[in-house]
Amino acid sequence: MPHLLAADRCWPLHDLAATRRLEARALAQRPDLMQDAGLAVAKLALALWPGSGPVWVACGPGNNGGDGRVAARLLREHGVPVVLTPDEPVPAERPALVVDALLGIGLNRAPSTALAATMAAVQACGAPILAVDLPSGLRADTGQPAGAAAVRADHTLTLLTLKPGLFTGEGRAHAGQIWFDDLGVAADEPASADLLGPLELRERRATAHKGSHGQVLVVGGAPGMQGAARLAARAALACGAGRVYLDLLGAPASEPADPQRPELMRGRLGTLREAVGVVGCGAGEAIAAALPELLARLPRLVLDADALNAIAADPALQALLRARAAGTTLLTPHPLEAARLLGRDTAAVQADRLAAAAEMAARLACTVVLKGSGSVVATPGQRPAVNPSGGPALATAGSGDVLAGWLGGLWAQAATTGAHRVACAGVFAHGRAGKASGVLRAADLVERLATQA
Ligand SMILES: NC(=O)C1=CN([C@@H]2O[C@H](COP(=O)(O)OP(=O)(O)OC[C@H]3O[C@@H](n4cnc5c(N)ncnc54)[C@H](O)[C@@H]3O)[C@@H](O)[C@H]2O)[C@@H](O)CC1
Ligand SMILES: Nc1ncnc2c1ncn2[C@@H]1O[C@H](COP(=O)(O)OP(=O)(O)O)[C@@H](O)[C@H]1O
Repeated sequence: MPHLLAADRCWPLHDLAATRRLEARALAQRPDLMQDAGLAVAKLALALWPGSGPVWVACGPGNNGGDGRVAARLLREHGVPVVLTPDEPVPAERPALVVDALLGIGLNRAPSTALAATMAAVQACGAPILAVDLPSGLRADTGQPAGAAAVRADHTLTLLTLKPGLFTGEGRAHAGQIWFDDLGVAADEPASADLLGPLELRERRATAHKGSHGQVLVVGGAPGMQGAARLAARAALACGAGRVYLDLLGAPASEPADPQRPELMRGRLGTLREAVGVVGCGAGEAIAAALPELLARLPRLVLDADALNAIAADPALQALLRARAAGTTLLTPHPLEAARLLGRDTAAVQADRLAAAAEMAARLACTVVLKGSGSVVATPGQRPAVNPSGGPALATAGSGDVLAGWLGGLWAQAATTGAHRVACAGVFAHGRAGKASGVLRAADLVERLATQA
């Protein structure tokens, strides 16, 4: 039975190759699997149908179209008026609902002219769109359109497996609400990635004192950009770190860490050898000179923004990064910073976000959070993760600084936890707190994180 994907747990994601293996095994035992797929589509279409007006079922040449044909037959048997293309002409009037069954996981090139024209008609007809398995034209593994455009659906009913491309890149903007039906087939195939859910790493015992909750040292905030470092420090504090220190680059010692947050202290690496470093937020070029010592001395590091730019520009810093112990370094690049780290352009990073994150993680021997819609967490030797929480309210200056600080605060309290797990927990919580309509100012995001926690 189709169900709306619940956000309160993790889900396994299966890429195209894994889905094809699962499908082949399932088909060997249940040759009529398409009947069940079509039934699932018909049930959801019926639930979404407003009760009058025709349903346009737009079918393609393969099994995705086959699902559509089964659904069309079942809907008709239920008394729902159906227009089925390409057997019948495209409806002249606006339908009540469109079922997009043009292309699913069989997409292997840019849509042909004829299919692209039907996709455009589906998009333009003005009715709500229910996509079968995947919005037509979207690549299952990357969430990128294979051609000039992919269908932007209001609902997607994904069958058998959850595909990574529904959750990252352009996928979230194209899939709409995601429904899932495994068609009763056990997912006896290793997941290719995890879809993140809530994960709590903190514990406040009755006997807790500030010393039991670790220390964070935020290094950044060059003149004119101190807000970035302060946001990171506030986030670490909101997360519950026992003590949070700020090394404001170039600021006189008399300058308060944060006049609005008296809990924050000025501090420097010299005395804080056990702290989790959150390095780079608003740091400017000055961070390049400070990085060798920070990389050599701090046991756990979250590197963001200008620290990443400095590392991208300097092979010696890259070597220092690779020399750190496994599981102790976490990088949080947005796509442009990732492009600099990889020596390519942003479009190339976005074209396959899972692959780009994995490549950065492997090259630099770190955990990488590739930020953006559907942030990807990658670590050498571990299964990648994709984050479904968050949304465009986070697309505002400072929300990444808050993430870096939150990750540092979390890690300070989970000292024996590896970078990958910390990243998974922190990225999900950050996105969950950032779910809002409109824009969420970064300082308000910190407050939301504090109260949600
Ligand atoms: N794997 C699953 O989850 C299941 C598969 N089923 C359905 O079957 C679909 C996969 O079926 P298929 O492998 O037949 O794949 P599709 O139906 O997605 O597409 C394959 C067909 O489209 C053509 N094609 C591919 N790219 C094209 C392009 N860019 N322009 C024009 N034509 C193009 C191919 O030549 C082929 O004829 C799934 O997406 C799902 O809807 C269900 O029936 C059962 C479960
Ligand atoms: N459309 C979106 N959907 C989901 N998350 C988003 C979206 N836009 C931005 N974010 C998140 O907001 C944060 C922005 O970080 P970043 O680009 O580094 O901003 P800044 O450097 O200004 O703080 C990241 O965690 C990113 O994943």
